[in-house]
Amino acid sequence: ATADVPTELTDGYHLVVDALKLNDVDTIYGVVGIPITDLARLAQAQGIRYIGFRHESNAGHAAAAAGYLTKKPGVALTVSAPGFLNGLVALANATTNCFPMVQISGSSERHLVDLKQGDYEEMDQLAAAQPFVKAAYRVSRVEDIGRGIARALRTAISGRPGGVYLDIPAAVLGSIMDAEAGARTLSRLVDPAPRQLPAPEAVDRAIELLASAERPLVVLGKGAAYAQADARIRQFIESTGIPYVPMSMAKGLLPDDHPQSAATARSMALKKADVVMLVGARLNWLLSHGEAPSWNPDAKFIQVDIEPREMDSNQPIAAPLVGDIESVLDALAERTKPGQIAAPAAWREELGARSAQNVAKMAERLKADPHPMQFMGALKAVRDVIHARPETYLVNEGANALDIARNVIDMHVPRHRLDSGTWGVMGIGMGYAIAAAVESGAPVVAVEGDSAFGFSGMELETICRYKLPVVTVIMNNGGVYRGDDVNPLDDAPSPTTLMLAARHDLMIEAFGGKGYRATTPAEVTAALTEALASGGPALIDCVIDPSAGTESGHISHLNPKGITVGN
Ligand SMILES: Cc1ncc(Cn2c(C)c(CCOP(=O)(O)OP(=O)(O)O)sc2=O)c(N)n1
Ligand SMILES: Nc1ncnc2c1ncn2[C@@H]1O[C@H](COP(=O)(O)OP(=O)(O)O)[C@@H](O)[C@H]1O
Ligand SMILES: [Mg+2]
Repeated sequence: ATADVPTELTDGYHLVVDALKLNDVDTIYGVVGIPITDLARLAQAQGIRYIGFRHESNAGHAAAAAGYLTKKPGVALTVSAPGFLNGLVALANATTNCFPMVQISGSSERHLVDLKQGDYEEMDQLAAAQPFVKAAYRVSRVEDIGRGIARALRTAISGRPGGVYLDIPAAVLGSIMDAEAGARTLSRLVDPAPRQLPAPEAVDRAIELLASAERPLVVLGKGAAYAQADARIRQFIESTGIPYVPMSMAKGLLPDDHPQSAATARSMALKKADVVMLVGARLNWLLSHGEAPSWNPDAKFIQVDIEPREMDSNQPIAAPLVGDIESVLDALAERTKPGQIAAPAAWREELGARSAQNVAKMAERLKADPHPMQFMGALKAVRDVIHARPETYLVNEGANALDIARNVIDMHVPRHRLDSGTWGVMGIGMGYAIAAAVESGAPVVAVEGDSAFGFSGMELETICRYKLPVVTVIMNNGGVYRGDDVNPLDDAPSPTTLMLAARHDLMIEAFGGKGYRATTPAEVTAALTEALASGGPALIDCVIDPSAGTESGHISHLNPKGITVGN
C-alpha cells in the first residue's frame, strides 16, 4: 500500500470552480461576503472573470442579460439571507423574461437553520426561492457539487430558459475530499439545450392557415431574438411577404426601417389581422391578452413557442407550433410549397399607407426643438448618434423615458436593445449595461429615466472600476413620470417629485468618469459623440421639461381608478 504517499485533497470551493469551468462558465457577477468571498477569489485566480457589484440585484440583472445575449446561463454569486434575497428579484425577473441564469448563494448551517437556533444570516433560502424561479436545488454533500452545478446549468438553458437557484451551505464549501475522487464527481453537459422539433402535422396546419389568410401578421417577441435564428426569421418574413411587428427587445431582428415592418402601423395591424403568428411572444398584457378592441375578435392565432403550456394561455391557439424557433422555421421552410404563402398586396399596401402617415406625423414632432428640452428632442439626438454606430447596445428603462425611446430610437441589428421587459421592472439599467459591455466589448448607451437610474446608480462606481464603455444618458425631468406634481398640504416634495437640479453628471466624476450636462438636443449630440469616442465611462444629464411626460408613460390606464384623490 502506498500509505505514506499523501493523497491529494480538494474542497468544495475548488469543486465549484472546476465544475463551472468544465461547463464553459467564463464570467461570474456577484457581491462577496461570508461564506463565498474565497469562492470569488478562487474563481478569479483560476481564470473566471469576476465582476464585483455594489448590490446583488444589479449583479443578478447582469447575469440575466448575459444569459439572454449569449444563450449560456449567466451566473450570479451572493452571500446568504439578505444577499440571497437582493439577488432574488433579478432571478425572478429572469424567469419572467425567460432569460437563462443561475444564482449561487452561500447559506448557513443546516442543523442551526432547521431548528431555527438563530445562525448568522439564518434563512431557509431553498424554500424562499421556490415560488419565484424555474427550479431551485441545494447541494448538501461536497461530492454532489458537480451534479448540482450541471443540473442547475442545464435546467436554466433547456426548454423555456429561466432562473435557477443553487444553494450551497457554507459547510459544503469548506468540506475536504480526495482530489481524484472529487474529479470523478464532475461532468460536462452534453447538448444542454436540445433542439425541439415540431410535429409535421403541426407545421402543415400552420401553413394552411397562413396560406388562407387575407391579412396575415407575424409578431416577433424577445424569444425570437433570444433564439439567434436571425437568418431564418428574415428568410421566412421576406419569402412570404407577411408584415410583422417586433416587440421591444425583438427590434433589430429585421431593421426597423424594413418595408415589411408594421411597427408604425401597429394598432391597425393588430385590429385587422385575420391570422396572427406569434413567434417567441406571449399574448400577455403587452399584447392586450389578444382581446378586442386591440385585436380582431375573429383573429386566428398560430403560436410558435418552446413551452407547450403557453398555448391557449390567453386565446385559443388554432395552430400550436411547439418547438424551438430555429427548428420550427426550418420545418416551415421545408414543408411550404413555393408561393403557397404570399401576403396579399392589398393588405401590405394598406399597412404601408398607414405607416407612411404615422412616420410623417412623427417626423413633424421630431423636427420641433422647443425649450426647455423635451423627451423627443433629446431622444432624437441619441437616435442619430446610435444610428451611425449600429454596434452600440441600447439599454432602456423608465416610464416616459422608456416608452418614448422605444418609438424614437429604431434598431438595425438583433439583440441590441435591452429594456424593462415583461415585468416592466425598474432597476435593470446599470446591471444590463455592464453585462452588455462585459460580454460583447461593444459600447453601451443606457437611456434612463431619472427615477429608474436611481435604482442602480451606485454601479457607476462598478462601471468606472472596470473602465467599461458605458454612457448613461439620464432623461432628467425631475420626477417619477413628471417633475411638476404638487403636494397640496405643505412644501414637502410630492410622492413623484425628484430633484430637477440634481447633478447626476457630478456623480460619475466622483469615480473618475466623465460627466456632461445637456440642456439642448445639440448639446446631447455633442456630449454623446465625445463620450462614445472616448470609449470610457460617461454620464450625460439631459435636463428635460418637468411638465413633459404622462403618468406611467403609455400604460397610465393600468392605474386603478377609484374616486379622484386629493382636492
Ligand atoms: C422595482 C420597481 N419599482 C417601481 C416601479 C414603478 N415605476 C417607476 C418607479 C418608474 C420610474 C418612472 O420615472 P422615471 O424618471 O424613471 O421615468 P419618466 O420620468 O421619464 O417617466 S416606471 C414604473 O413602472 C417599477 N416598475 N419597478
Ligand atoms: N428558443 C426558443 N424557441 C421557441 N420559443 C422560445 C425560445 N426561447 C424563448 N422562447 C419563448 O419565447 C417567449 C418569449 O415571450 P415574451 O417574453 O412574452 O416576449 P415579448 O415580451 O417580446 O413578447 C416565451 O414564451 C418563451 O417560452
Ligand atoms: Mg423622470
